[in-house]
Amino acid sequence: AINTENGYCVSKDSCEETKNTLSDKKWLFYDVNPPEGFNLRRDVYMRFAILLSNEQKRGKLQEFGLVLPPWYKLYHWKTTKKREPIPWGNFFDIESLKSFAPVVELYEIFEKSLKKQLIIDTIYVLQNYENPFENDLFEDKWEVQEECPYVPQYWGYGNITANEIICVKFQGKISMLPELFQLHRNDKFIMVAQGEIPLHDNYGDRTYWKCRKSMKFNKKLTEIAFNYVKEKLNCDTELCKNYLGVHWRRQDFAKYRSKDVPTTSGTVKQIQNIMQNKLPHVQTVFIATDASAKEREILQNNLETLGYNVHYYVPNIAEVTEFDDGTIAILEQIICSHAAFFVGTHESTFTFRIQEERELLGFPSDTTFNRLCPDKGNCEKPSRWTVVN
Ligand SMILES: C[C@@H]1O[C@H](OP(=O)(O)OP(=O)(O)OC[C@H]2O[C@@H](n3cnc4c(=O)[nH]c(N)nc43)[C@H](O)[C@@H]2O)[C@@H](O)[C@H](O)[C@@H]1O
Repeated sequence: AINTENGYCVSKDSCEETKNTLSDKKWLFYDVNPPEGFNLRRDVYMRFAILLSNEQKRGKLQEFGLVLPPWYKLYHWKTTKKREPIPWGNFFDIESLKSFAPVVELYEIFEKSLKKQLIIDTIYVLQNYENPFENDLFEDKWEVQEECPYVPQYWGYGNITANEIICVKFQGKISMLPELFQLHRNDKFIMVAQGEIPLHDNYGDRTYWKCRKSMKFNKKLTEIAFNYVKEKLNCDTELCKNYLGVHWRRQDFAKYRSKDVPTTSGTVKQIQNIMQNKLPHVQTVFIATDASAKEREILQNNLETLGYNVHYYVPNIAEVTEFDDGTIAILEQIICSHAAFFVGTHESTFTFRIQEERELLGFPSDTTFNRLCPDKGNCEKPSRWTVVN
């Protein structure tokens, strides 16, 4: 059984291994529209993981594994020096992900097959319908398109190609995707591009939370964040009582969503208000933010003048070279997750993921579903997506 010709294995042992791990397997790849950020991508992962887990429970798509799309040139990660594809293991606990769905890192596919080239059988490129409410009705539907001007990026890998690319207008639940796969039943390597288009079947149900719970950050990041909480914020438990956590989203939100987010002086007033009313015995504020250095300084000076201790996560010299933008953002999220009270930014997925984490930790929902309001105008309360066990 030694077969080097097809490149799958070079020794008896690895042939055996291949038989077990690869030859009977089929792989589902997916990709997301390039401008989407890290935290929306985490939600897209959940849709695919839940799809596969649900189908397999029903005896369908049994041979399939889900390939984790590497993090490559994310739009918001401007100072990330390493422009190579980053595997999921750098951020997440892979064993924990595997406890929910049969996932594999892309590099493992190459290791397992011992192939230098990977040919995807079919890429289904999803596209939105121009009018989602045709005939005044939002219907679940899909339709193959004749033209398909799509150029795949393959997460920066130069050695992946595809046999066929099919564009499909798609609208509705992700559980409809396997209908597309019936177009080529014998494919072993299938990819879905623009994977953010299909929606959750049941957002916020028990399965959603089970999957969300399995999306743990890796031990290293959890430890670094926890040491910070202990040393800088003086808290030694998961549910801290002694600091406020703020997610102050700026950049594109400050520019294009001024109706939804406060100015810097508005932010100062609201933080003061929360401290006085919700945490009267607390002096410490931790702020997660993508604000410029100038904005951070102004906010900090103003809050310090009012007598508060203000903390941002400032990486030390060793960390500056080692950590990419994604790592620092995750550390800030973990720190906000443990705060006595949390206030976030309207409709930011970065904020949503912190809220979910706090639900899983068991904080009362009142301390979690809070937002910074615009200086003037409407300030609707955030939706409460509470944990379902
Ligand atoms: C309007 C949309 O907003 C969506 O952003 P939104 O949901 O906030 O959240 P994300 O999808 O994560 O994208 C925002 C990215 O900006 C950085 N960022 C945001 N807030 C912080 C913070 O507090 N600390 C640090 N260190 N980094 C932060 C981080 O890299 C994060 O992944 C975008 O995904 C879409 O592309 C689009 O721009």
